[in-house]
Amino acid sequence: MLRVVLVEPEGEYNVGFIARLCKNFGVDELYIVNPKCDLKKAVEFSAKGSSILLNSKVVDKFTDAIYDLDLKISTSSIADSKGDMLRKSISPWEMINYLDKNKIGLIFGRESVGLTREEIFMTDLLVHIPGNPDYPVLNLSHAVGIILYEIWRSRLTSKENSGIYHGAISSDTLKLIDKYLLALHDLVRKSDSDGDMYLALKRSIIRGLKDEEEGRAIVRFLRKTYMKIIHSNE
Ligand SMILES: C[S@@+](CC[C@H](N)C(=O)[O-])C[C@H]1O[C@@H](n2cnc3c(N)ncnc32)[C@H](O)[C@@H]1O
Repeated sequence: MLRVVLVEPEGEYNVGFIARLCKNFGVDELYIVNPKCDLKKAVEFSAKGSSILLNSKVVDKFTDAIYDLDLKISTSSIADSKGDMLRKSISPWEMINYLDKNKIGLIFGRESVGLTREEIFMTDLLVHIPGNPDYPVLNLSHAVGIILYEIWRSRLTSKENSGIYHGAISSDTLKLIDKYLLALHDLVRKSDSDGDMYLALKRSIIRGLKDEEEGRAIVRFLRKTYMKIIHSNE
């Protein structure tokens, strides 16, 4: 299941074009967080994507659009700034290696200011479409189009031929990994105020997991480590 999440979109034309793209590339769900434009007017720009727009889910809060996802992918034109863990990104063609989860969300930011750091922190991976370093900022709907095309293209070729093969990993396992990483991070938070260690570890695990068996072994390891620390502090 593929969901596109638009966070506080400002332009009717962009929302309409994106609904059309969702139809072009077989997106299952469109979620819109606190829209800043008129969605009825956006229908004018959506062509055959109008049904997707009319069935889109409008929510007030960012968390309402992402809480049930197994993999949350944020996007930004600002990436890989030196010393900024949050902004370490992967390319759209690297992203396709991690799409073996059940519920995947692609999250796009406001035309004016993109996604906040807090919003990116709540996601699992950050994707950046490389462009002219002097001006890599794409129009929102163009960025959506490039990422959806990359996913569509990867689905046309068999998984075995498209790079690393990752066996399916259950959403329960991914959620447990995140739960214990967050719990461990809470124990050391003072020395890691930006959450760099949590982000680096979470993203490395998600990028590297081969299959469910590996995922469960990591859950066991994180849980045992967490329990041991908790009991040793009693
Ligand atoms: C006009 S941009 C906002 C610019 C903002 N400075 C930012 O954080 O990217 C609107 C949205 O389009 C997407 N976008 C634009 N250029 C992108 C790029 N080069 N790579 C990935 N996403 C991009 C992102 O979702 C971004 O939040």
